[in-house]
Amino acid sequence: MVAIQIDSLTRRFGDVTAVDGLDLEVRRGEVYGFLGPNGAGKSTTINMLLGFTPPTSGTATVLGHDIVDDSLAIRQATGVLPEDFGMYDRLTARKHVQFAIDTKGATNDPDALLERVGLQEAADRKAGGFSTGMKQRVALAMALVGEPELLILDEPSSGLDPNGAREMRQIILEEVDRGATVFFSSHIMEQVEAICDRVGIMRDGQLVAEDTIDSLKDQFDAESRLVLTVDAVPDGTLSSLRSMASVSDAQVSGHDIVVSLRDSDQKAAIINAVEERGVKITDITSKEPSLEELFAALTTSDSGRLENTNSAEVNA
Ligand SMILES: Nc1ncnc2c1ncn2[C@@H]1O[C@H](COP(=O)(O)OP(=O)(O)OP(=O)(O)O)[C@@H](O)[C@H]1O
Repeated sequence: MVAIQIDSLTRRFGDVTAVDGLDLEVRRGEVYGFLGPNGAGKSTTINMLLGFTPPTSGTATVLGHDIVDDSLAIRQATGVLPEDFGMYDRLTARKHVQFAIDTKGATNDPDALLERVGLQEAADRKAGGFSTGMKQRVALAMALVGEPELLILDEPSSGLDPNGAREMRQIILEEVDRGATVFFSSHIMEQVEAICDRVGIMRDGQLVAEDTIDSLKDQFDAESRLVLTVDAVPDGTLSSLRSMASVSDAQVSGHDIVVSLRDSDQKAAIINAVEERGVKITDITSKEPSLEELFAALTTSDSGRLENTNSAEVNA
């Protein structure tokens, strides 16, 4: 069952190709994280899906509706949190939500929705005085109206404080539990890692990677790291580690030897090799690469492989 089906979708703005022959499929019931650096084409894609921006070529359907011929039906069936959400300064938070309820012909209680997004106290205040995060919460309450089958959220956590971001995550998971599909763009990798079933990574209008986070890490030879805290590092230790086939790099950082592994099953052999040099190991930790590193590798390097270990981060 498919919630979003995108085929060869392209959008040009003059000389700029914002979205370039995109093929993508979002299954019903999944949380799909749509990632990419600034200008990669995420918002343009979302705007095309919602009928706000017509495609230059290609096709797409959302919940079975064509994005060009049937965009009204898409917006009716979808909960949308757009990137630039314009609010009416003189209307209260409750009036905004009531407006969304009336537009959709839904029967939600606006106060219950405002309570869900943590804005019950501000229900009667005019939106003109709201902070960015408060506006974002109103927009989310509006997106939740009518228990939509699909939520399309463009940067849902932008402007939210850490508590707000956690609450947003919680709400997304609750929505998925009731059967909704969630398609959202984000720059916050922790958030993505915590809730996404699959991610798609955009770069220059094209999808450069798509899979579960675990599979992406495997596919791109993501290295895991072994951190050995030691009493001292005798001469030659690093070069002997670097000569091992399973090791791609070894560095010293303070009292740590940080070993990047090509083969994460070889940790014991590395520990033995260090101990054989008479080194006393006082602590051992291992660290899998983060989505953040994977993202950086896919969107900044030419090779699409992970770059060197960041020893400062290992020590943190
Ligand atoms: N209305 C427009 N007119 C001209 N160029 C545009 C327009 N909208 C987007 N672009 C260009 O298309 C490219 C993709 O922009 P888009 O906003 O889709 O990226 P994004 O991935 O959403 O970025 P961000 O993470 O910064 O929101 C950029 O080069 C942008 O300047």
